[in-house]
Amino acid sequence: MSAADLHSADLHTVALNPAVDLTVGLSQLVPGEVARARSARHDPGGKGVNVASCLADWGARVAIHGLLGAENAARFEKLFASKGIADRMVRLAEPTRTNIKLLEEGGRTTDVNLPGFSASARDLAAVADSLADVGAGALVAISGSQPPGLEDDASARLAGGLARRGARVMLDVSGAPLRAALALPADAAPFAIKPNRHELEECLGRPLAVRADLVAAARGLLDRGIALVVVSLGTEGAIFVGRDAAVHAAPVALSHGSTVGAGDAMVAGIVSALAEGLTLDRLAQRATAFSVGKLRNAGPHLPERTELRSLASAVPVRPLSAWLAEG
Ligand SMILES: O=P(O)(O)OC[C@H]1O[C@](O)(CO)[C@@H](O)[C@@H]1O
Repeated sequence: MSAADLHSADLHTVALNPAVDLTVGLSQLVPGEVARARSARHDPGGKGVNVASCLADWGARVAIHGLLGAENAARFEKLFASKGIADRMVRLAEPTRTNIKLLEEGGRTTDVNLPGFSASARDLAAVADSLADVGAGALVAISGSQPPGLEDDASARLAGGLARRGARVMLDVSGAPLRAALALPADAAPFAIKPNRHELEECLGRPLAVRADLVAAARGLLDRGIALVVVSLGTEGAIFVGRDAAVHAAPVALSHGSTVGAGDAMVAGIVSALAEGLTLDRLAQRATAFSVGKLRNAGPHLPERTELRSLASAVPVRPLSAWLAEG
């Protein structure tokens, strides 16, 4: 594979609040009781870092932007150097947060995500500067929470600026930052979003209990200028709703690894598929394969391309109308 397969698209990710992921292996987590860890590992993480790492594993040339604590940057810098990721992150004096992942035998994971370093409007402006030369033809994934100190619309502002310069933005944020992004005018709207069911319900302020509700909500978002709405449904797969086509992808056999980062791998799959101009069917297969492939590896890493390709070809995809009719 060469980066040329990606139609020489310019790929970028943005991580405003990266994290060192401390994964603690336990036989069972019982709240309120002392737990004895069986293992512990530290990985550079955070959504934008994971997306960049998965894209690089696929063979894409990618640059990462955002904020990073200078004090414990070494783990991240090592990852970027080993995968050829261009490091355009702005350094802050405070360390990057450590998020705790309690992984029980059988794969159930409990996440304890910390707030992160505090950041200022000036720091956000520095990130915007690092993106100033990114415009038409570029694909930019902006993912994850925002650190304390930034306004709720920080990610939306970055996304809006990029969209107005002609970049396609894949936005994977939740809560107030997602609401701010959905309030952007159509010419500044993200190209794609990927909430899960809960994030979409929270953002729209209503339950989406049945399939028809989910599909209606996703279609409603297209009216706001978004071209592709992906709603991930965990073990039920995901729906991919575009302006001209809509499909459901079912998950292939799951393994027992930690689910941490599976959504980020899916975002990387979507971005790589957009860069390569895949059809919606193939995009849905690619996204699902990346997400399932990630479960097989600890840390922000994907399996080999041949394995990903064979996983993708096994992903059942059908028109959304068929999935709806069955529900
Ligand atoms: O930015 P958030 O929402 O706090 O999530 C960060 C966590 O999510 C992950 O990126 C997995 O999606 C972890 O690597 C990280 O600890």
